[in-house]
Amino acid sequence: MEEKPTRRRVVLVPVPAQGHITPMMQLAKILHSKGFSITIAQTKFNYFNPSDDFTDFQFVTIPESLPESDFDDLRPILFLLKLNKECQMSFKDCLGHLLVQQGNEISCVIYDEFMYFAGDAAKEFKLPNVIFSTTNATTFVCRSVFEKLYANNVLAPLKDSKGQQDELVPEYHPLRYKDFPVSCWATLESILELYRNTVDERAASAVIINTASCLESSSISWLKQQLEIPVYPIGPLHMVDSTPTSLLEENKSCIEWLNKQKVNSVIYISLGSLALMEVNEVMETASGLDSSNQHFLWVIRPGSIRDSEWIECLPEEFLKMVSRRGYVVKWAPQKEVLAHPAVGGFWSHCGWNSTLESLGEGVPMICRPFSTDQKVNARYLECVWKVGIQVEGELDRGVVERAVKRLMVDEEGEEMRERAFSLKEKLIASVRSGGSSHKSLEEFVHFLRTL
Ligand SMILES: O=c1ccn([C@@H]2O[C@H](COP(=O)(O)OP(=O)(O)O[C@H]3O[C@H](CO)[C@@H](O)[C@H](O)[C@H]3O)[C@@H](O)[C@H]2O)c(=O)[nH]1
Repeated sequence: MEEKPTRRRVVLVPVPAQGHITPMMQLAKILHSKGFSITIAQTKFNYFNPSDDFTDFQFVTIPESLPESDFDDLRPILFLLKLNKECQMSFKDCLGHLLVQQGNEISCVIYDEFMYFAGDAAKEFKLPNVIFSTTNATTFVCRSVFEKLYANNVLAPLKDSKGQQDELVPEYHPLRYKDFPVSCWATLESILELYRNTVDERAASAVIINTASCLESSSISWLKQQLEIPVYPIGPLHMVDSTPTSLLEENKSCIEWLNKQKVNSVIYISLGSLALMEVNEVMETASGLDSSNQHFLWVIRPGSIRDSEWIECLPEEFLKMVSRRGYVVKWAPQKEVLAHPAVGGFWSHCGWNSTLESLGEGVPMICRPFSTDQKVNARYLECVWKVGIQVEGELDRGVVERAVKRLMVDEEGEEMRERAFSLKEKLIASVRSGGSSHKSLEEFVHFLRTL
């Protein structure tokens, strides 16, 4: 089909959370570099204030009247259900105005899989719409089969507090029931409602996923066969575009601290932008790190310890333990940290961006997932890619110390570092000219130009 002239406009709608905004802005920058004009439509929640890197972009605000506190109070699943209902009408108005303003220049709406109200609005205006998945393909598969498994009572063990949780889900090897992407913050029924809406891909024009076929080829093949629309695995996007997209200020002093440490001697600890810890878990982690005798760089995000602004709720002993071999910051330049030669391991909640950023630098991980896709990622890190150690059950100092030593001191950790290095090479190859993600991205851009 003939390609239309470039500089057509694409409207992108991210979920208002760091882990979703980052890959969406990376995608936007890449599409801009390929000749598209960009409009970003966002709500007031976690508003992305554009730096000079985004001067060519148009930013519009989707009107809604949810209380500011909803984001923290409802937690992700219920918040997203509510946000989608709230924006259903207002985004239609917003898109209608954009169409009048931009004439027929808008070629398509690309929306985060969890902002499905944007897909509905695009359909109403007969605009092509593309789902962007910021999680991995295997989680996408789980969401796609969730309703069927739920209806057939296959997911019943998920309601079980212990019982069959450790058993493998039939046909979803290596996932166990407890690895399925559910959340302790919402009922199975609410999760089902969200997933039903996110995977209504029959009406979408295409799906793009921030993943690479060297990581999960069978899940990608399954999606390509089942969805009956084009599926483009185009990641890891952070290896294609490196424009800063942080909502919080990065404390760069930790790089100077890392500069003074030996190669592969530091474990980096960060739980992303949403996970919460209890005070006792923080104390057990600090104590385990201290007795492991390893150096560590620890991101404690403001508000990430329950009922506390930052670390003021912790006993004095905490500072004593971290001051010996550790360095604590509120927010780090994570990609720079992971690329630093001193960093030999990453203790992570296994958000998909953190997972990709760690694999992209060849850094093996200690996996402590909290919810949804993080559990799938952790399982893959440990059992499929074999570059991670999953820490399960209650967190106590002994468990922390053992996991840190296994990764940072033992031969097992060294072997993981070697495997992680070879995955890094494969990921670099996949985004280079001729690589699978590079080809997928070229195909997707061609697809956009023909719309
Ligand atoms: O000190 C820090 C800590 C984190 N980050 C960045 O913040 C992002 C965090 O993203 P991610 O690791 O994916 O975690 P979450 O913020 O928890 O991301 C949400 O979104 C992801 C993508 O959909 C999902 O995989 C997660 O489960 C979900 O919680 C990454 O790019 C990090 O580089 C920093 O820049 N500095």
